[in-house]
Amino acid sequence: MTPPARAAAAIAVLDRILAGENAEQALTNWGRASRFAGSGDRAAVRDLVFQALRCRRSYAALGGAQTGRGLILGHFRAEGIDLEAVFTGEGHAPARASGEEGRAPTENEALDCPDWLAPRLEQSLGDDFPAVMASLRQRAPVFLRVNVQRCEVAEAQAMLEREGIATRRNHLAKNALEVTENARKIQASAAYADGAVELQDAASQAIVEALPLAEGMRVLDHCAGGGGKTLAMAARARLKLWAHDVTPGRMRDLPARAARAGVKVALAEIPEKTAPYDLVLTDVPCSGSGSWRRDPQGKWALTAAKMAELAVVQATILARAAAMVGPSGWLAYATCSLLEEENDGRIATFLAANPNWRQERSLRLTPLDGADGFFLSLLTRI
Ligand SMILES: C[S@@+](CC[C@H](N)C(=O)[O-])C[C@H]1O[C@@H](n2cnc3c(N)ncnc32)[C@H](O)[C@@H]1O
Repeated sequence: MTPPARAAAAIAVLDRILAGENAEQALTNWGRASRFAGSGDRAAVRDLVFQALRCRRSYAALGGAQTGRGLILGHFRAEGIDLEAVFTGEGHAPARASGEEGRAPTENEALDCPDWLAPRLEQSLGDDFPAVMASLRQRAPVFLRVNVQRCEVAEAQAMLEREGIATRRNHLAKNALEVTENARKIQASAAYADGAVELQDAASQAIVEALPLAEGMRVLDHCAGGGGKTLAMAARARLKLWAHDVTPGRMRDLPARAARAGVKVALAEIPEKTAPYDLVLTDVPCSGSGSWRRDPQGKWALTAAKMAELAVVQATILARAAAMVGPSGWLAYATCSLLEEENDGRIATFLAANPNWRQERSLRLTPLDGADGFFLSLLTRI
């Protein structure tokens, strides 16, 4: 496909997303209907679509409309790319652009921040607000976690290098690698198939590294989802490990992933049955604001009503999890949120209602630390 044809494809996919379709689904549907598109074309269209979603507000202003065409026009304007070369109106190319489409973005538009969220994010991030918002407009790095129960970090790097995948170590977690070349080859690589590496954000790894885990501990991952943190915990020490999720279907692949990593995880439908635990991790549902680079649709879909619902879910999970922690055990609360109300604020509310608990330590990471935004609070009984 030519660059103009790729731009036209991205415009069509974005129009479907703006009409309500999920981004991954819209890209899959386009891919199925476009057998002529090679892997390079698919990757290029995907990159254009995701970049346009990350910068939806500013690109819509620059491109003059909240449409696929407006976003792609805005993208090329923001990048200083010659519009005449892409918007040619010839063949499969988008129609020619007039100089009248578009204007300079306002302050919140330029930061790609929804107006209603700006004060909450500003209050949470302080002076870092503009820099964090700017970082969320960029593509996220790809990170791997080396499963050190399978091989050393250097060995994993060598295995990946043999398949053309270049990596470098990352300061946030000791087994984290940032992929610097050929990230798209990872899932087909031998290192991945053998369970030597897992795809996992470095901040997510840092959260698990900060957990006070020790050999033989009974541990519950109460919001396990796909099991990213379950497996990272299993790699840290020989644990008796249970995984639970209110939607068990999300843990569908966990047994196979655990087998590939060479660890044991029991799925717990009713985790109270195997309580008490020495540590319960609650990686709760949240705004996802720390990972908006990877899920840019989430930034625009979030509403104040959704935040209020999440607050109830987070408080309910904390209360249920606390009841399953043994007398000298740990309650670990984590979010991938940048918002104070879901982080320190949620813990302050919990502690006010539960004076027999105290926070031992907490960890707060933002994309300025190099990976996703994350929060961890470690609580014990007094
Ligand atoms: C942030 S995700 C977890 C991600 C996962 N820990 C990982 O590292 O891949 C939050 C998970 O909480 C689950 N969840 C939502 N409400 C819950 C509840 N009341 N009890 C347990 N899990 C819940 C969701 O289904 C979702 O899988």
